[in-house]
Amino acid sequence: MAGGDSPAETKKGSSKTSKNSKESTLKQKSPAEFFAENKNIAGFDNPGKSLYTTVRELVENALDSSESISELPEVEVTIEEIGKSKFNSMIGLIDRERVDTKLYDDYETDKAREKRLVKEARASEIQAKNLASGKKNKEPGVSKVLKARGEASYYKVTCKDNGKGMPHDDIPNMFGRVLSGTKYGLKQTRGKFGLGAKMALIWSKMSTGLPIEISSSMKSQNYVTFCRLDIDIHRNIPHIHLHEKKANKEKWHGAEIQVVIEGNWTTYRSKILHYMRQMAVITPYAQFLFRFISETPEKNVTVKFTRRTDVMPPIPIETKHHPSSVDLLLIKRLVTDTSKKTLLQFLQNEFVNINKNLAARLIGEMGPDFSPGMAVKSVTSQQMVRIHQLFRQAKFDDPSGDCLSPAGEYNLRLGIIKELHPDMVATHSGSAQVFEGHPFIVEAGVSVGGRDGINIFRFANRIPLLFEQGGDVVTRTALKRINWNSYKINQTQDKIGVFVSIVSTKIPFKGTGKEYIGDDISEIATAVKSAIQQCCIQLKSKIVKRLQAREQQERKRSLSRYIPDATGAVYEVLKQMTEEHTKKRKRYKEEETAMLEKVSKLIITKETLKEKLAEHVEQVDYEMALEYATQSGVSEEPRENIHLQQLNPNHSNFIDLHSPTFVFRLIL
Ligand SMILES: Nc1ncnc2c1ncn2[C@@H]1O[C@H](COP(=O)(O)OP(=O)(O)OP(=O)(O)O)[C@@H](O)[C@H]1O
Repeated sequence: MAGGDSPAETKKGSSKTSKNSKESTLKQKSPAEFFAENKNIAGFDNPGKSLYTTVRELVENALDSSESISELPEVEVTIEEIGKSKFNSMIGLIDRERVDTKLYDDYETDKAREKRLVKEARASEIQAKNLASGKKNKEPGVSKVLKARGEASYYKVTCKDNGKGMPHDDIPNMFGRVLSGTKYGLKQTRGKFGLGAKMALIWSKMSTGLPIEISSSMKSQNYVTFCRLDIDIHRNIPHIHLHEKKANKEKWHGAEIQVVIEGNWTTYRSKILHYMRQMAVITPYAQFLFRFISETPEKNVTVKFTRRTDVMPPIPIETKHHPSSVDLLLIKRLVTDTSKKTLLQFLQNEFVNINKNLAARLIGEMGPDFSPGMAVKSVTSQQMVRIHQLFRQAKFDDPSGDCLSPAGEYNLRLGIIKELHPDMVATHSGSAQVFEGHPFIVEAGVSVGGRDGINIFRFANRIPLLFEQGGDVVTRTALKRINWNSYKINQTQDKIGVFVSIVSTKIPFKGTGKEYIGDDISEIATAVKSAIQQCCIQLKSKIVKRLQAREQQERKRSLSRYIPDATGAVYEVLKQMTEEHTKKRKRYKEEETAMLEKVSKLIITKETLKEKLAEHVEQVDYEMALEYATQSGVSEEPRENIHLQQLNPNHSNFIDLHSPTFVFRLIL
């Protein structure tokens, strides 16, 4: 409560207490205000990071939306740099030249300017010399005039998708009310908090003062909604500038969101591009077009991540709560919201893994105050505590992972090959596990060869995680808990790629920024370790086979290397023996004599010996290779991954047969 007439102030009269009471005046904050003041917890730490987070929030919404209607996603992201003059004209501010130049932070005294110019001249002289003598220059000759403090860079971020679109009337609340969304249910989605898009708007309001613009149309709607709005931070309600319907001549469905924010492309360029690439890796069935439009056209960037497969993972299914995961508040809410009449029906229908029989047994166990037929709405708060206590102690089957939508080994393998071009790759999809009543699935891929060092790629509900690598369960497991040596992989010398994708109805992110999963949940840590190990086991057998093949090649090579020396030595001995034989100094056995005569008649020469020895090495090698091939089964032919576009995309009647390495579509 604000104002001077709070009870605390009126009761106590002394100036000291009145000061204290003023300090402790009760105030309320709206969620929008809270997140505006603590924007770092949602990933809006600074302009650069805010640009990155804005892009990812919009892209993730776009993918959630397309997938929700089983549409192969097509997402276009454009970041357009807006210079100060353009920005000023956008907001109707007239450009103004500096008058009192000394007032500015980047003001340079004449002396400082002179010093800088001398330094720059010297640097370019050195560069010219280096160039003439063929030496490499350290840095291109950019003069280091720093951007003045407070000089902002502005960007217009646009994200267009071919998704579900949004109902006309819901759009203002979806974008103008913090903590409102359609993804609060128990379902695997990229979005969860009902915050991301609003944070982009709050940031735009804080940095440019400009509203957000939304165009949207739902399937078979004959109009496109256009909405321009900002947010009333103090009341946490949308402030609508324009909300209208336009003709939908092109029968478009999807959404296009546009926001103008302060950002920093230079520092976050690589993070944004990495994010897009990794998103393309884990979502190979989507098509992404990313564009950066600079004020200087040479700096423009266009990257198209083409679709690699038409096969989408199954849509995640909304599920019910597992009895072991509910708290007292949730039980109260479920009791209030349920349409079921009796306690028995309530238990049986509002939770997973409680059938009629178990519901009856549970009610029996609750005590004489409870009965199967009692009205669920009559359950008292005290009785809810009893239900909660029993839920925590009773044994229930684990929730199944059927409601989840893992990326699939096929996609993971595709992603790894695309990203790292490794020599070998192994993938593993774990079975569903449970953490606090929520099912989760860990999938992993490990590759050897390709890009340098150990590269770790993390995904949660199919979102790439790029920050806070150090504390993440995947990084820590890969670096500390896998004994790579035991799988014949050298952690320091080999090029290792580790991909781990975790999906769940609830990803236990640290913070709201969706940046990493802590290392403190033993169920997840164990599942991650086991998935990586399973890949390593597969790799080990491949590596061992490859080592054997290499050893064999090595043996052939070293045997061949000694052929000239060996034949030289043998021939020398034979020559001496022949001399002794002709001079009759020594007697030889019959077969030896026959051979020595061949030497003297030049039937056996150094050359023929060499040929025979080479033939022998070849023969031994061939026999060993044959033996190896029979032992190891079919020989490994070099393979190439290709994506075959379907001939007629209009076939709606088909069955997809999945294998970890390919998908076969049977058109009916
Ligand atoms: N491109 C889009 N297409 C369809 N609906 C969208 C789109 N973008 C946002 N929405 C709707 O607006 C709601 C709010 O989006 P917002 O990004 O604020 O939160 P969220 O995605 O639910 O959760 P999170 O904060 O975890 O990202 C979404 O739940 C969704 O219903």
